[in-house]
Amino acid sequence: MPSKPKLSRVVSDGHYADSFEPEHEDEIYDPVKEDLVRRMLSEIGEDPQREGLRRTPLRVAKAMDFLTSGYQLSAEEVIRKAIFEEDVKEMVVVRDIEFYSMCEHHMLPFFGHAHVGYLPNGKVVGLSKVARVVDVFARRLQVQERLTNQVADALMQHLGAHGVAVVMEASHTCMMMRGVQKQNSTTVSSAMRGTFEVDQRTRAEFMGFLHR
Ligand SMILES: Nc1nc2c(ncn2[C@@H]2O[C@H](COP(=O)(O)OP(=O)(O)OP(=O)(O)O)[C@@H](O)[C@H]2O)c(=O)[nH]1
Repeated sequence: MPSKPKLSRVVSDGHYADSFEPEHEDEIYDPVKEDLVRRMLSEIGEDPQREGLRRTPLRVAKAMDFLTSGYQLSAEEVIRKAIFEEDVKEMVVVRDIEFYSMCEHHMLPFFGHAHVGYLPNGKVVGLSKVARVVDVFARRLQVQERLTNQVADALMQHLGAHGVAVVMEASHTCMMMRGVQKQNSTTVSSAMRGTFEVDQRTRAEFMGFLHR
């Protein structure tokens, strides 16, 4: 039985690539996860052996590994790879970073946009790394508020900024597809650190960048 590729094969340099492709129809990716999915399919009254579902356990196992790949990644590693000394004193804002995460209560997706600002302290970070840090924490089982805090804390700690601000706006499918079934409500969460926390004008300037 072919063994599952080690995560080190697909996680490198703090980045995750969904690179595993089975070489033939019957290849097994992760026997434990695939068996769990097969049992779930049976429990909901499906036939895991029917044509359309035969490879579903493998696909779900791969999808779950990707959607939770943030556990294998380190925000510190992502940030440290691309810090540049720059004499920049003004606020840097990366806005509208789309993200997908999964709520830890129902394991259903929530998704939306993150807006991240920081006040540099002699160093700037590669812009793509800000978006990667969002993914490091989004690709885990989460609650939106913790996700927002984790992004802010990681940037504050590893970038050594004067301050960091994170605002996230998301739709929760656990509130849309089931339960209370509200299709149009969105949740906004924020985390303010350093200057953004203590200086109302800095916070207002950041919020101003979010309104177009
Ligand atoms: N604060 C917060 N709550 C969340 C998040 N994602 C899901 N939830 C909520 O977690 C709560 C779990 O409540 P429970 O009563 O234990 O679960 P439930 O019976 O499935 O609740 P309903 O969704 O109201 O049907 C629900 O109110 C969800 O809306 C999140 O990111 N942040």
